[in-house]
Amino acid sequence: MKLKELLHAIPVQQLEGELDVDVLSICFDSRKVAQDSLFVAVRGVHTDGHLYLDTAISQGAAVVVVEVLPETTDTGVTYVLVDDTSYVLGLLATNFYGDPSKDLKLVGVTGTNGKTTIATLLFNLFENLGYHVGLISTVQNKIGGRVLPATHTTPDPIALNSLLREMVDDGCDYCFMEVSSHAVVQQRIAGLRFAGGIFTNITHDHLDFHGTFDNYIKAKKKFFDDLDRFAFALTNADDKNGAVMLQNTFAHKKTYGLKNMADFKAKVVESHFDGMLLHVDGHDVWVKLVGGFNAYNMLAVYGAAILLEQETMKVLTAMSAITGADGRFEVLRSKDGVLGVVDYAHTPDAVENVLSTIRDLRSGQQQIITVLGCGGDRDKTKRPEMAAVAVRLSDKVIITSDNPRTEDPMAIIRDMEAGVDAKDKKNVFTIAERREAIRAACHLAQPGDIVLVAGKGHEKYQEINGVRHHFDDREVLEQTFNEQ
Ligand SMILES: CC(=O)N[C@H]1[C@@H](OP(=O)(O)OP(=O)(O)OC[C@H]2O[C@@H](n3ccc(=O)[nH]c3=O)[C@H](O)[C@@H]2O)O[C@H](CO)[C@@H](O)[C@@H]1O[C@H](C)C(=O)N[C@@H](C)C(=O)N[C@H](CCC(=O)O)C(=O)O
Ligand SMILES: Nc1ncnc2c1ncn2[C@@H]1O[C@H](COP(=O)(O)OP(=O)(O)OP(=O)(O)O)[C@@H](O)[C@H]1O
Ligand SMILES: N[C@H](CCC[C@H](N)C(=O)O)C(=O)O
Ligand SMILES: [Mg+2]
Repeated sequence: MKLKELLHAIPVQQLEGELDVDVLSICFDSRKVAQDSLFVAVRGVHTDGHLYLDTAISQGAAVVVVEVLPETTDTGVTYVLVDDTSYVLGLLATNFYGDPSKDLKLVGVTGTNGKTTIATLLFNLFENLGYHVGLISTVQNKIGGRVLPATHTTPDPIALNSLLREMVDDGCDYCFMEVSSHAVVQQRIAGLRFAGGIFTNITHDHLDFHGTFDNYIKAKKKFFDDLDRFAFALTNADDKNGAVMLQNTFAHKKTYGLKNMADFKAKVVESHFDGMLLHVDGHDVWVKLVGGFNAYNMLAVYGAAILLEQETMKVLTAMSAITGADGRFEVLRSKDGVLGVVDYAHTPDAVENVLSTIRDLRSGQQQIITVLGCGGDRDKTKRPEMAAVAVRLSDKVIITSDNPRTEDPMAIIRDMEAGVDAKDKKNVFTIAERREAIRAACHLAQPGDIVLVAGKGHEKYQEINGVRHHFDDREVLEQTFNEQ
């Protein structure tokens, strides 16, 4: 592609060098630069892409996009000076891939919890309605039936636009994607055209990255601020910050809720371990998901489908048929009647929701035994809170490791233990080895008891010091149940 075409609608401050240049690829990592690449220097958390200009040029970059021009420039290279390279990277990626988001209906889901669930349910619902659909999520990306591995909740702008291009070329009518707060702040979605945005909720997470809760709110809100007047913005009327999200949006505002007044209303009529009966907009509908929080997710899905002009009865029928994402409230049963639940709860709010759901569903005084760890290199302040809520709502808790990443597992465990009151310590055990922790929970359980294994859900690995070792909570639980 010619550089001139690539720079269409890009706010360029200054250009030094040739404009009539062919660009064969774009990248923001000097290690991936090839002959005739365009390299965008981005400032990151650990380092600054501007430090790698020489490497990029020596590897063949024909164009470099920068926020600061170097003191000496190379004559064979074109320098493009811009204000914000992260933002411009998003625009360049949409131009390079032919602006794919304008050729399908793209709906983004943001919020602390529920993004994967809602995006996956919408993907399944629209496939059920007969459309060709794309999905971009934490668990996996999909183009119809084709599964592509996911590395992030929201990919970088190049991966994202390349994926959207493939979806358009494959004939997708819709794409449902997760929009993480990291993605908003890092401008991974700059330049995309959304047909709609959905807000789930906002509670404690990622304060390591955003610094304050206020900044975290602002990051989520920016997604809605940037929607255009043709899009819809669907928010949770029962969330304290639901209205704030839509304060400055140009989009068409709509709400959903179980408690407060809303455009889309629902009520949970009956709850069981294998599903619940919902009353949605005047109709009864049986869904295969469990828990009040999933009633919100289902209602958001219903609202979005109606805003995307689908027929009510067809939507309700499809809602009964679909399942959610892997590793979310997955129920397993042992031969002697112990119930295992694997769930991706990795925030205090999610742990509280899952445990409250289990407490509401148990028929008698069965014990609830929770196995829980917290991720390393992530928000440290959520650790004691997650432990405290697990202890408050369980009969016994086994504190263990999640993905320690580069941290010492015992240091993470100590942060969690700080949230446990002295009076509760007798019901709290520490077993750092996750496999052993799950096995111990199963051995402590009597027939009828419930073992909740929280935090890793669908993940098939445990990340320790940069290495991902095979680990699957469901597999370990199943193996242990089979041995008993
Ligand atoms: C904290 C965070 O979001 N980090 C992301 C960020 O990396 P970074 O800021 O550390 O980048 P950096 O290492 O400082 O490098 C700065 C720049 O220099 C460039 N560079 C660097 C070295 C070199 O030799 N040459 C070079 O050009 C890099 O390519 C980069 O452009 O930019 C990278 C490229 O896009 C991401 O892969 C990386 O995600 C890391 C792996 C990550 O773990 N991110 C998590 C926290 C994340 O994004 N999570 C969210 C939400 C999770 C959820 O709740 O669902 C997600 O959307 O997945
Ligand atoms: N609407 C909701 N409100 C509160 N908690 C929820 C909701 N939906 C799901 N959860 C809980 O949060 C966990 C994660 O759900 P899900 O994967 O859908 O969220 P996510 O927003 O995609 O998370 P991530 O930020 O990791 O991508 C679930 O396993 C469940 O425990
Ligand atoms: N997307 C979330 C997932 C957390 C999952 C948990 N297992 C952990 O590793 O902390 C994050 O990167 O913060
Ligand atoms: Mg997710």
